[in-house]
Amino acid sequence: MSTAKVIHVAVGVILRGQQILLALRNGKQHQGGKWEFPGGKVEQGETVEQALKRELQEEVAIDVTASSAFMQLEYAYPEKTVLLDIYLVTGFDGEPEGREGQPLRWVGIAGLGDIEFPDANQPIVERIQQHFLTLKPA
Ligand SMILES: Nc1nc2c([nH]c(=O)n2[C@H]2C[C@H](O)[C@@H](COP(=O)(O)OP(=O)(O)OP(=O)(O)O)O2)c(=O)[nH]1
Ligand SMILES: [Mg+2]
Repeated sequence: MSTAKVIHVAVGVILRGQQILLALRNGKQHQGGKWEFPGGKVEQGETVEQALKRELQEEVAIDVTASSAFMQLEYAYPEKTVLLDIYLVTGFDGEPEGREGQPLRWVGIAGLGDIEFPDANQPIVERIQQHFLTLKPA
């Protein structure tokens, strides 16, 4: 059994209207070739929100102005265990661009189920769809 420590990751579910921003992880990265919610590792001395702001500036060139904690999820990949700290990003300044050359796309909430995400992400997709697509009968 591994005793390696859990990698804490700040993850942004970036909303614009009914769409969510995804970025393609490059083939050389862990879980490469899959679409992700932009984000990255929380560094020592940083709060998760600070990490989120820094990572989204570094990766997709936006300045987060409004965010809220959404869910946390620990997932053990064979090679490492991650703690995904997921935030809804409901306000930002700037037009997103892939700062690291990565393709970006906006996907409607209903379409998230058709996207190939890292293995850890299934519960995130379900929770987003539950949160935003719950039918409200008259
Ligand atoms: N950003 C992000 N990471 C995810 C998602 N799902 C998932 O399993 N991960 C995993 C993949 C990685 O092992 C880890 C995030 O690491 P990362 O590669 O984004 O870290 P980073 O931006 O700090 O990059 P680096 O400096 O280490 O290259 O979390 C997701 O939706 N978004
Ligand atoms: Mg990253």
